[in-house]
Amino acid sequence: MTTNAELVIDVEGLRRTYAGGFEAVRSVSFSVARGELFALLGTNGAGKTSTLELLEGLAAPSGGRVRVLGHHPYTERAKVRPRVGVMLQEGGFPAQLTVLETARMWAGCTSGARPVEEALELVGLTKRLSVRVKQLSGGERRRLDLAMAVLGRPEVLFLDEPTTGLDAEGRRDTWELVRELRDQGTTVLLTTHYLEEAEELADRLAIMHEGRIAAEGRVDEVVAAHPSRISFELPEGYHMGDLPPLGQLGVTEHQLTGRTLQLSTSELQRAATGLLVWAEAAGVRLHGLDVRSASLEEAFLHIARDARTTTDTTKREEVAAR
Ligand SMILES: Nc1ncnc2c1ncn2[C@@H]1O[C@H](COP(=O)(O)OP(=O)(O)OP(=O)(O)O)[C@@H](O)[C@H]1O
Repeated sequence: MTTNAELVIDVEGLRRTYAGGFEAVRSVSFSVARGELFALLGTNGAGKTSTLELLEGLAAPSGGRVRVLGHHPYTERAKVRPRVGVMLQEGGFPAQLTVLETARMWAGCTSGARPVEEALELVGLTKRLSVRVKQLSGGERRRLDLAMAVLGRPEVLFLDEPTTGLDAEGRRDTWELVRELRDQGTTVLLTTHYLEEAEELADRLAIMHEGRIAAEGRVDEVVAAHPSRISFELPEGYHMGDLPPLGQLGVTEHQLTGRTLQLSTSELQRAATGLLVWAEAAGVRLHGLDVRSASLEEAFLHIARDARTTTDTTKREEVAAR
């Protein structure tokens, strides 16, 4: 993102507390420039939808600053709404209407709508025009939701789990459409559970956990911040001190749990080679040997694990303080 690019989405210290006091969004900050595709990832209940709803103007934040296209999406909804397309997790269209009737009804409330046939063609629903919504498959409903989100040629597109329920082909088709829209200048913010989806589409992403952003940046930046891992069982009769000096192998952290040793390194080849050469020379087998290069999945799991440990520690400290 260039620093002087127009920030279409700008969020600073955003908070959302539900009735009953639960804080689902805890001081979240990020921004998305015009034409960027930003993915919000996270574990179940991380706060992705709660954040998205604040950007869509469906609820007022409990704290912090939120701007979409330079306006407050809740208090200035009338200025923002005509310029954004929204795909909720559940479209909620009337079950009795056909695909074409739904599209026409939606077009009637959308300013500057593209022809409904064009929108339905974009998502591959042309052959299903006279089918009632209740008879559509889950994947077809997601396609209809997407068609309605892009109907008004929005400048900003909010997509909440756009490919959940789609088969592999449907997912690829959706990716292609979203990419085309982005290439035409649409700013896109999507939430997803699929790391592959974020890797395929996102210019930048944020990983949320328990209401906070735990990592943010381009995919390569997020991955680089989390090391590769090697784990194996210490051979029978061997101790840590029998291994070659781990620092010299480029190992930055190690953890011994029972007999299982886990090493972290940003120099995977050097560490793995050093270890295997040592094992060969010592004539030992490294049972359970597992080598994982840094990836978005590793980064994601690492964040979820780390955050869990921190939460557990905090809970223990709270209990101890009582
Ligand atoms: N209306 C509500 N009242 C109280 N708590 C809520 C409400 N809606 C959501 N929550 C809670 O807020 C937290 C965040 O939920 P949210 O739906 O934003 O997460 P998410 O990251 O979108 O999850 P998922 O990936 O499972 O869809 C969860 O703990 C959820 O139970």
